[in-house]
Amino acid sequence: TDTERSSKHEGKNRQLNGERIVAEEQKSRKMAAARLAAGTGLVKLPPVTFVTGNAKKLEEVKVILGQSIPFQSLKLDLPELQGDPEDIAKEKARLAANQVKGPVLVEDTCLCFNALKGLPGPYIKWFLQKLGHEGLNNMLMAYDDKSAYALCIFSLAIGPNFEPITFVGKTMGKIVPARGPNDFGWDPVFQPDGYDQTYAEMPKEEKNKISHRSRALALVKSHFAEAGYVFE
Ligand SMILES: O=c1[nH]c(=O)c2ncn([C@@H]3O[C@H](COP(=O)(O)OP(=O)(O)OP(=O)(O)O)[C@@H](O)[C@H]3O)c2[nH]1
Ligand SMILES: [Mg+2]
Repeated sequence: TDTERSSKHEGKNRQLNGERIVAEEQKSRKMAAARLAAGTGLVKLPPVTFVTGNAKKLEEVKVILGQSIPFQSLKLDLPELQGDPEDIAKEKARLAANQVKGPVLVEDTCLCFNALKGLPGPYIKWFLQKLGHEGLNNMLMAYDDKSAYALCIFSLAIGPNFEPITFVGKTMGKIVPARGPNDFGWDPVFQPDGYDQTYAEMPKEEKNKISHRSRALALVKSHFAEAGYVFE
């Protein structure tokens, strides 16, 4: 039956962390859309502020979004909650919306090693900072499985009093000894599936076609297209 099929489907989602995040994120997106629709009718928004302390992220976001959403940026390294990647992104969005007092977009990036059950995940920034590319490879020395995935979770809060909603992008790959220019984080040690180049070796346009960030931003763009927000 459909119920059996869907409960089987749900069971599988629970096993796969990335997929579970995607499902929850769809639910919370629906809730927020309903809230807006039930509101006062026309909602006029100031441009969305993308808040990040990371210049490289901003560079990619600018290129990928182009003119699709009216946005500006604010350089702030917000404190981050520990825990579930989706909750980290939402909490970041709440903090950002309270500071900006308007619509904000934030992003949290995770690099997850399958052999380590998804770690370092959201803590990759600190692992990379302390251990470097070689250390990240050494962490996997005890395992045959070098597979990994990059997760990007954008969170949008329409304002300080709105529940943040999230958009998840995932790219599968593996951890390899560093290759390519060293100008963005762990790009040199991540080789996406189906490619023989690392993110760092790929031309930017090529990375942006398949990256965790561009996949999450594709969902952000369709949300904006569907929600019909009106900007000031
Ligand atoms: O090689 C990379 N390719 C990428 O596509 C990418 N995206 C993020 N990162 C790095 O992964 C950590 C995430 O931590 P993070 O999400 O908290 O970011 P952040 O603290 O730098 O900025 P933000 O939190 O102010 O937005 C930080 O070390 C980032 O430099 C990347 N490295
Ligand atoms: Mg951060």
